[in-house]
This record gives sequence, C-alpha cells and structure tokens, in this order.
Amino acid sequence: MLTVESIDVAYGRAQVLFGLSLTVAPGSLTCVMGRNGVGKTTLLKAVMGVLPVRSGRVEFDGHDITRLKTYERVRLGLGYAPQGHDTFPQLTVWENLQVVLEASPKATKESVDEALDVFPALRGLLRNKAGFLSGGQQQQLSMARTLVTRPSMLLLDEPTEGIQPSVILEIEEAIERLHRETGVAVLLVEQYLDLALRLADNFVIMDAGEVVRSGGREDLQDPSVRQLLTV
Ligand SMILES: Nc1ncnc2c1ncn2[C@@H]1O[C@H](COP(=O)(O)OP(=O)(O)OP(=O)(O)O)[C@@H](O)[C@H]1O
Repeated sequence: MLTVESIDVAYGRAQVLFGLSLTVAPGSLTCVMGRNGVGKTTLLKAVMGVLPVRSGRVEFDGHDITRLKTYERVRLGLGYAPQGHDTFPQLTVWENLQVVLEASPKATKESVDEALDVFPALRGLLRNKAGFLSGGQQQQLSMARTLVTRPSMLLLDEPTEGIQPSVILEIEEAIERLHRETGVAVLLVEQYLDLALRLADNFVIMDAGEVVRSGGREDLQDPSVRQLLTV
C-alpha cells in the first residue's frame, strides 16, 4: 500500500535521508525505530509531502504521490499526527474536530463519532479548550482529528513522547484499538522497544538516514536489534 523507493531528503545542503526504502502492507502496523536524529520525523514528513524528496519515489495505493501536495495525499487516505500533537490550543476539543470535518471532503458527522469511539475519554472534554488538556489528552485529540478524515493509513510520530507513564498505556491501547477496529494501516515512529514489541507487526530500524534493519515482531527480540537502539 505504501512504497518508499530510495528517497533522498535534505534540509538545504544538509542531507538527512540517503536512498531510504520501505514498504507498509495494507492494514499492518509498522514501527519505525532508531536513535535520536536518525531521520524518523523527516521520513514521515517526506511521505506526507511536508518536505520535498530530492530523488526517489513514493507510491501510495497504486498512485505515484512523490510530487503531490499534502492535502492531495490526505484525500488519497493518508493521515498524519505530527510529533508534539499540534492541536489548536485556543479551540475547544469539539472545534478542533470540526475544523477537520469542514475541511475534509471525506469527513462526516459519523466519522467524528467513530473517532470519539476510539478515544472515548475525549467525549467528556468536548467543550474544553485543547490548550488546557493534559499532554496525553492532546495526543489523543491529535490522533482523533486525523481519524476524522477516514485515513486508510495513519502516520504517528512518537505519540508517547513526553507523556507520563500512566497515560502511555492508554495511548498504546488506543493505537491498538484503532488499528484492530478500523483496520487502518499504521506507520508508527516509536522509541520504546517494549511498546513496539506489543504493537508492531513489522519494524524498521533507521540509522544515519538509512534503513539498517527490518523484520517481523519476533525479530525485535534479537540482541543485535537492541544494540542498534542503544545510545
Ligand atoms: N528544519 C531542519 N533544518 C535542518 N536540519 C534539520 C531540520 N529538522 C531536522 N533536522 C536535522 O535532521 C536530522 C534528522 O532529524 P529528525 O527529526 O528527522 O530525526 P528523528 O530520528 O526524528 O529524531 P528524534 O527522535 O529526536 O525526533 C537531525 O540531524 C536534525 O538535526
């Protein structure tokens, strides 16, 4: 469903991704792991079209999306919850969802309801301003907002980053539930090996802008994998 073929991505003169390739199968959950600064966020931004690729190709659901605008990729079924959750802090939870409902052709009142079914804790907070929510609640809102567009594939950038341990489990359960119940494919950037071990069907490990290891969940137990993730 998603094929990234040998992409190079740079910030000005600083190249960050070097001929990176990966595939994500329909309905699967693939975890992208690797030390800080290896290019995980850059990869997601390139897939979403937030950053241009210098060379290589990105294909989604049979479409060559390499040069498409971000909104066109969203229309094709890609959803993106960026690092640091990125909600509108002055708007209420309901208004945050409504923005997407108004802006996305595929969004309907039912898709808002379905998103809230995945994150039921948000139902009691609909009138609260997003800026006053806890980090964990904002993260849930960010993921719910993305679900409103009815994606067939969701890119999640470190949803557990900076979240207190008691809430991490809640977020993990929500990702598991949304993956299982909606069948959406997930490309998840995640630092916690334990969480990846519980959630991932497949994984890739990046180092210095390249994929250096990939495999199925069972391969994550391998000591050489742990070594690639240790600072
Ligand atoms: N806007 C930018 N301009 C220049 N360099 C950048 C920019 N954003 C990121 N970089 C650099 O690109 C490299 C990869 O960054 P990226 O955020 O993709 O890594 P990451 O693996 O997601 O790291 P982390 O786990 O810390 O989020 C880093 O060396 C970073 O300093």
